Amino acid sequence: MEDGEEREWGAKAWTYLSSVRSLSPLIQCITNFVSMDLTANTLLSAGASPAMLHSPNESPDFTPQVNALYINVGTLSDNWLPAMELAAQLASKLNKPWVLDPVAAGASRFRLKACLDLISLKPTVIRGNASEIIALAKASFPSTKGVDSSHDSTDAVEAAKSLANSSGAVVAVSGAVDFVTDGNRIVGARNGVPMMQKITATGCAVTALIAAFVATDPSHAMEATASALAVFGVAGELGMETARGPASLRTHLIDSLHGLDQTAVISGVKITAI
Ligand SMILES: Nc1ncnc2c1ncn2[C@@H]1O[C@H](COP(=O)(O)OP(=O)(O)O)[C@@H](O)[C@H]1O
Ligand SMILES: Cc1ncsc1CCOP(=O)(O)O
Ligand SMILES: [Mg+2]
Repeated sequence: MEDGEEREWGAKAWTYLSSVRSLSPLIQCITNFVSMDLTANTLLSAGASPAMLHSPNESPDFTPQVNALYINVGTLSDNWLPAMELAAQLASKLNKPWVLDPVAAGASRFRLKACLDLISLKPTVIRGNASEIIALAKASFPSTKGVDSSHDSTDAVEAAKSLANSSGAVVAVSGAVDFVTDGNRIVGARNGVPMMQKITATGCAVTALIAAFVATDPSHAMEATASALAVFGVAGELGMETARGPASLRTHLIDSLHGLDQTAVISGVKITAI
């Protein structure tokens, strides 16, 4: 049964990746300085079109043109927050999907409040590590070490469900198993390799990939989110076959994502209902 279910998800994930390649969705990324390069390269290697435009003077012209918006608070500062809020408001008003990465949500009061305020602007998807999702669900500070998780993803499943129910967003928790929930259903993706945690901004990059997948099918955000996480994980697994450490894995992961074929996706994706 599990094999059949995994293959069905594999076929779905392949359809999403193929759509990203053929439609090349334009993704506006308002993201942190650390992640900009890996995020743009991840989107390009998947077939999407990244644009790192964040000025509030540009969003009124630019956000209406994009297929999805990606907001990441990693290197948050006072003047970037209004730019994020404006773009999120525009996306919501225009019915465009937008995806939030709440980096280090529980590290400071400023950051926690910023994330909760952004969540009130109705993101389509929120993807964080376990500590971030727990911090948001409990609205508690201090609750994380920094940008890295001090919890396993399994510790955050109930928090993810609760956040999905309170926000209306699809919520994804990454880790050894990536969990995705709409508050009702839960699926788990068992792809990826532990070394992905040793490359900065892999979480940021996969959240951008989620935005690209969701852009191709906004009414099925949960399926698109699980597929993006699994496809990124499969690229990591293939990249690890020839990598010698985090630096070469970074390169090989991007190459693998670019080269993924139907067989690799259908046989590699390991998504099941929980
Ligand atoms: N132990 C692990 N095994 C396999 N893949 C992992 C593991 N930990 C994280 N990943 C993968 O690494 C990527 C980044 O996840 P994570 O490290 O949880 O996010 P963040 O960088 O935001 O803390 C995701 O694609 C996730 O699936
Ligand atoms: C190290 C760091 N500091 C602020 S943002 C950032 C990158 C975090 O990336 P990720 O959440 O994907 O590990
Ligand atoms: Mg992160």
